[in-house]
Amino acid sequence: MERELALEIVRVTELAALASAPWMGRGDKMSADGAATAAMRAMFDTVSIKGTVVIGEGEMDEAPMLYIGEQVGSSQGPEVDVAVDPLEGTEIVAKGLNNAMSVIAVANRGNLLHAPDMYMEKLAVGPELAGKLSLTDPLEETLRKAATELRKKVADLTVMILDRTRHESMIKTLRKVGVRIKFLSDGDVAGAMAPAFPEAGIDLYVGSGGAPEGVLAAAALKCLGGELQGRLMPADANEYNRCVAMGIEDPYRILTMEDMVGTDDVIFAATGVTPGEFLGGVRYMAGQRAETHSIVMRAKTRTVRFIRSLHYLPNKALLRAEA
Ligand SMILES: O=P(O)(O)OC[C@H]1O[C@](O)(COP(=O)(O)O)[C@@H](O)[C@@H]1O
Repeated sequence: MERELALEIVRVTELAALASAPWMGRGDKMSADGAATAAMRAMFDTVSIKGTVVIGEGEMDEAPMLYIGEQVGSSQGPEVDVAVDPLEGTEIVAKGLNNAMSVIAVANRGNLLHAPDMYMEKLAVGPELAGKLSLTDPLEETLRKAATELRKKVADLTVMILDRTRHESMIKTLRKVGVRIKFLSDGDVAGAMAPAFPEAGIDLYVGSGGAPEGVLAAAALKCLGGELQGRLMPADANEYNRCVAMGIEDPYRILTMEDMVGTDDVIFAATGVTPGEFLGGVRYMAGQRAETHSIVMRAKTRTVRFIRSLHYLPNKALLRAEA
């Protein structure tokens, strides 16, 4: 993929973030998501790719736009897999909380795992711990190893986890071992990426979240030199068979970075909708301007760009795309 594509992709996440931001705190996650999806879909038409959505808003019969298998892009340019989450953290926006983003990963065709819509157990770390830990180890041991590698006391580790009742036993363990815990209300793409940003002050991300979000976070961590290990959690025989039908022969095996993102030719872009661990949210300024904060990066070069943009809203015709 040409490197210029990275800037085209960040335009798409910017527009989706701008479209969903007006819904902050209005208690309507469907409208926030619909606005982001319509804007993202419209903007994709201007991007020079022959894209196939492999992670999207759902199956063809459930989602009118950005469904799995949908073709996106101007039909000129490289054949690529596209993973999207137009609004990662719908509930966050509805409640006006932190860490909602608009997210896209693009890789050469056939290189992104087609993750089924189910939970995935995750262990995500930044560059210092990449290759040093294993999801197969008991959590206590993982924490001890992490502390040793980081030359910290266990009590000085900060671990991020989604605040969910299904994590009760993990939270008990974290408290028993004595680490600091930062709870996420939602938005575990940002959560899993956080350990790769020293300013976020997070050493590890643990716990289960969506499998599609796991692949998006793996794409980001590939660009950041971090690591995510995942294990699908099929809830019943149907979900198990679904994994197999999607080409994952042993649904319980550990998924490595390579399994989820099989190439260095991957671009990741995200724009903050509400403020988060490493990105600011959309801010409205005087003079009908809005400010966005984005990150865009390529695994090939591992260049990480933070882009602050000032948009003049009356000129954003695609913002008014129909949901
Ligand atoms: O809310 P659950 O069922 O624990 O699911 C966790 C998943 O939901 C999210 O918090 C938010 O997902 P949505 O944007 O689809 O609402 C994800 O980041 C996370 O992977």
